[in-house]
Amino acid sequence: MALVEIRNLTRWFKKGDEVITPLDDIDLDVEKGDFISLMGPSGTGKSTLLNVVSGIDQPQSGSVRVDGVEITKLSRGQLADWRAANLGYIFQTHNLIPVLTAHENIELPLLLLPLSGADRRRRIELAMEAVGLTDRAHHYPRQLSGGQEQRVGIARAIVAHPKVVVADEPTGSLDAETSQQIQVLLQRLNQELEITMLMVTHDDHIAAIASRQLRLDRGKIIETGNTGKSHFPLVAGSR
Ligand SMILES: Nc1ncnc2c1ncn2[C@@H]1O[C@H](COP(=O)(O)OP(=O)(O)OP(=O)(O)O)[C@@H](O)[C@H]1O
Repeated sequence: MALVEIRNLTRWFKKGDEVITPLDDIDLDVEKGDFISLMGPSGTGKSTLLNVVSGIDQPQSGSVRVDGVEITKLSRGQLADWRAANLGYIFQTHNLIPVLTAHENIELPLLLLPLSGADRRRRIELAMEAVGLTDRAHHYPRQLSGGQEQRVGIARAIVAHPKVVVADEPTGSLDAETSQQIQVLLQRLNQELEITMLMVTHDDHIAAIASRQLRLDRGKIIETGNTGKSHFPLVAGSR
């Protein structure tokens, strides 16, 4: 059984008199440890797919099963609990809370889980180490560079040890060099920590680091590449 099993998924929206169907009877299996990139023209439904997989949005029909749990059947409250324990979300503009330090921002998802203070601290330290930011724990977002802020956003997404991490254009607002560093980080998290990732991007270069490349167009998913493992060369000293 795949970690994520999407079957006959359909999501449509009404726009005035018109009905648009960004996801039209889609099937997709995501295996544990996959790093998937999802590309496609603007407005085709990539974010919609991430939102449905995250349980933020509900499809009209079809099913999304994550590690055996049929999330489309969960109530709002059950979904909130499920999301806190199982799903990490990396945003394009990291969405950090300005009045909280890096450490406190990363802690947020853990406050929804039954963990002791000591367990929380341990997990935050591990996540900060994984993204290479241990020396910035007590800095506020305004004291961090764009790349460091995104690292905090990534640490927050992985801190609860989720089964799946979804990323919506994680390098979309970064310059080329910082974007490259974040690409290396995402690939390392996938390869070394076996974090399963589903990432939307408009950038061919970042799409190429994924182990599977998908394209969404006119409601359908097409697999355009599958190397079996992510293959971006890890650059020494780039962590
Ligand atoms: N809540 C909503 N209500 C109505 N229409 C919506 C809603 N959410 C998305 N849509 C429409 O569904 C289509 C797909 O949107 P979505 O944001 O998923 O596309 P996308 O591929 O992520 O686009 P982009 O690459 O520009 O971010 C668009 O036409 C959008 O306007």
